[in-house]
Amino acid sequence: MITARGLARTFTSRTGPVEAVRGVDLDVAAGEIVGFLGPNGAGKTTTLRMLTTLIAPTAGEATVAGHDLRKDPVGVRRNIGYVAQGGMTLPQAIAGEECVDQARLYGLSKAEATRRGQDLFAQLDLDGLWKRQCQSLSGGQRRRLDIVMGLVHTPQLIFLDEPTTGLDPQSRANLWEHIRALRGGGTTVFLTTHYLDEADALCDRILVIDAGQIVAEGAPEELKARVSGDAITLTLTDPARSDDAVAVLKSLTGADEPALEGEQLVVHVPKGAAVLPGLLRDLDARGVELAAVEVRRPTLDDVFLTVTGRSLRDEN
Ligand SMILES: Nc1ncnc2c1ncn2[C@@H]1O[C@H](COP(=O)(O)OP(=O)(O)OP(=O)(O)O)[C@@H](O)[C@H]1O
Repeated sequence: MITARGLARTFTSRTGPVEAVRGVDLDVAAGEIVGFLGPNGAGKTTTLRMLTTLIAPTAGEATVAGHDLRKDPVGVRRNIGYVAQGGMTLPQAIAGEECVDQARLYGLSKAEATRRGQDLFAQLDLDGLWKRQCQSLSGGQRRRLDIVMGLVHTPQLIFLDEPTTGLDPQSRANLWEHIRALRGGGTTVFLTTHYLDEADALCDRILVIDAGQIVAEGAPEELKARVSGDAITLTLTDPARSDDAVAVLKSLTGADEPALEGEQLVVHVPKGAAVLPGLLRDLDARGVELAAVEVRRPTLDDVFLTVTGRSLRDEN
């Protein structure tokens, strides 16, 4: 559905050239939900704007939805949907009318546009809101209306730029269900996100972009498997006993060097849950008392930290 090679974009600014995207290769298969994850300014939106023909690449080639980005931008536009970060509905406009107008831009008759719009309203849980002013809709409803607008012409591929930014957790989870349902209906989804949990929960595959280049790629589980093991965190009742605790942690099979992080000791082992019972027994035998213990599976944030040396959360 998408193939891109060496896609790059340099902007000229008063302070000199800005290399926003520096040679990105992408392959997205039909029916996938692919997430583009990266900190602020990493180049996500610029890549999306190139793939949707809104700006021209300075270098590179791409085929999107079967059409060449440079030679046939109109072909690309007819076959994709794009939901921008800020949405595209006017506050005073009537929801249903916005939808019909959008569909008519793609050549649907008024009757077809209304039928398609009403089907999509039903699909995205917007029943009863056809005649409402856009500004009176909740954040989640408005975002779903944006997605309806991106789908009116039945594209094979839809681009969603930060679809859940600004939504409360419940509306985010609800939107995830709708995005999954799009894939169920055969639409390929390419989305950008800052949220690790979103990429993890939603995407079949994730591309991590940093400073204009893809730094990691794979299924969420594959990416997490690249990070060395589970983290065990111990909080001691008496911090003076940390030397004893470190000695026990070092004896765990496959453990890395235990680190003191604030009041807590952290060690990484291949299988945290499996070593925990023995660890607790050994600490007890040495008389080391624990206030708390936690075993944590690696997250995509750990992946980001491993590949870039920085935390995605710090960036945000
Ligand atoms: N029109 C422009 N002129 C100059 N620089 C630009 C322009 N558009 C984007 N940039 C710069 O290019 C870099 C990448 O921006 P981009 O918007 O693609 O990042 P992003 O990953 O989408 O960030 P965010 O998550 O904040 O939306 C940034 O340094 C940005 O300031």
